Amino acid sequence: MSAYRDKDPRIHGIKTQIRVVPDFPKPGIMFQDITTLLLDTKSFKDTIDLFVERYKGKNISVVAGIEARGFIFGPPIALAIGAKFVPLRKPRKLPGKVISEAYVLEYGSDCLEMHVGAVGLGERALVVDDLIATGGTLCAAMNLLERGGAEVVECACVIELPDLKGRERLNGKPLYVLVESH
Ligand SMILES: O=P(O)(O)OC[C@H]1O[C@H](OP(=O)(O)OP(=O)(O)O)[C@H](O)[C@@H]1O
Ligand SMILES: Nc1ncnc2[nH]cnc12
Repeated sequence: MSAYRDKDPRIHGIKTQIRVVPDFPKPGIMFQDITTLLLDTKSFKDTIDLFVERYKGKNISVVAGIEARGFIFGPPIALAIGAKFVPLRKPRKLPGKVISEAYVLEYGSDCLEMHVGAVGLGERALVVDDLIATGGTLCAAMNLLERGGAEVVECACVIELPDLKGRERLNGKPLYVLVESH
């Protein structure tokens, strides 16, 4: 485990507030439920603060949040670092012209869409979600941003399931996570 997770006392508190629900939504899945983290004001604030401390002053102009749970963590980070927020949505939710990327999940398959024109050439982007499992969702998100002309600086998640080796699907792009769950 890396140094920042060993040293920062806030990380332990965050981990204890994430509820693990066995066999949801399917048998065999250990579901990492962040709704319990959101109920604890200190842990929720600590989560946002840790990301803001990492990304403030890094010249990031866009935070892209992945539907649905990336919409909880992305906007407060965007506001605090002075970046715009771009929602990456599930199919047929965005009203304007979109670009799409299909991907495979731990328990199914899906597609992400982004409005054409939401990001511009050369923008520096941070991708935010609650969790990385197989990495398919983050990979699709990065593809959308890069197709839009942005440079993805890093991906940030609250939780990583390292056993599913999602990092290996990110083509070497850095991933910052607060807690691991095995
Ligand atoms: O690394 P991966 O294997 O791609 O999985 C990670 C994704 O799975 C979950 O979302 P989900 O697709 O369940 O959608 P939801 O947030 O709308 O419930 C989670 O919030 C991530 O977005
Ligand atoms: N185990 C898990 N818990 C919560 N969200 C997930 N998305 C993919 N796998 C998940």
